[in-house]
Amino acid sequence: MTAGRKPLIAGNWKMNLNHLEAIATVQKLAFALNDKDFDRADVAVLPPYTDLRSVQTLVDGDKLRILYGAQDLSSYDGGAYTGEISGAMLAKLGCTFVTIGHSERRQYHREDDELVNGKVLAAYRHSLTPILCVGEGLEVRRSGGHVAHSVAQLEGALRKVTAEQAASIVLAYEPVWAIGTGEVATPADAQEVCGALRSRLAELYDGEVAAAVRILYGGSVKSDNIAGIMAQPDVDGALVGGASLDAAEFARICRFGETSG
Ligand SMILES: O=C(CO)COP(=O)(O)O
Repeated sequence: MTAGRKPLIAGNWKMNLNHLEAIATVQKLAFALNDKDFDRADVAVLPPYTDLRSVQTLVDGDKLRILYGAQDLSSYDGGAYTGEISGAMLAKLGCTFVTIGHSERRQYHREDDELVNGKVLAAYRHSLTPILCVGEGLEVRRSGGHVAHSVAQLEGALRKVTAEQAASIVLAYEPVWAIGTGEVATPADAQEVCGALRSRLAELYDGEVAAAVRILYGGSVKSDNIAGIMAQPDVDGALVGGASLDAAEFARICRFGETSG
């Protein structure tokens, strides 16, 4: 965490919680957090597509300070693409964010850097803020190639992205071996890669862009390990999977593990 960048804690629900459960979870989260918490950190949920309209209605109706977004989008803007969801549709639902290039999409849906790049450009066409995920698997980590791997994914995703666009992106470093495994990277592991991503942004664009971008860590984040992660200078928040499904636990994470807001 570094002064000047507002931390962001985002809950990636993955394929969990239907639209009724979504309403209950967001209501509980809103009840657990106060204005001080929202002044200190941005809080976002990333529900399945089918929940978004319900979340929008609740957030608008109750004027909640919770932000929300989708877990993916199409690289196309509309037309005969069965099963796809466009950036325009997400923008119409009031989404702030869209997750792009999550390792589960790369792994189970064979998304490569070119498609991820197309999705990043699609997000910007519709004024959505990408949460671009990068991170290495266990083999790459064991061979010491984690920094090069993550930086290469960053470069692949940012082709044709302007400096003005890049300044608003959110990056998430998620080492695949730490996702859903209970195996959390050490704060130093998180800082090493997040620092390298920021340095590369400075080379690709300039120091101003690099200083503006929020970089999150993701992988088995819980209320009892968030504080050490947030203490790192180049880590500006967390992308939380499993622990974001429990509103009380997620609220504790949004407070960086501290007991009062
Ligand atoms: O993939 C993640 C968030 O996008 C991390 O998931 P877990 O927090 O369940 O390890």
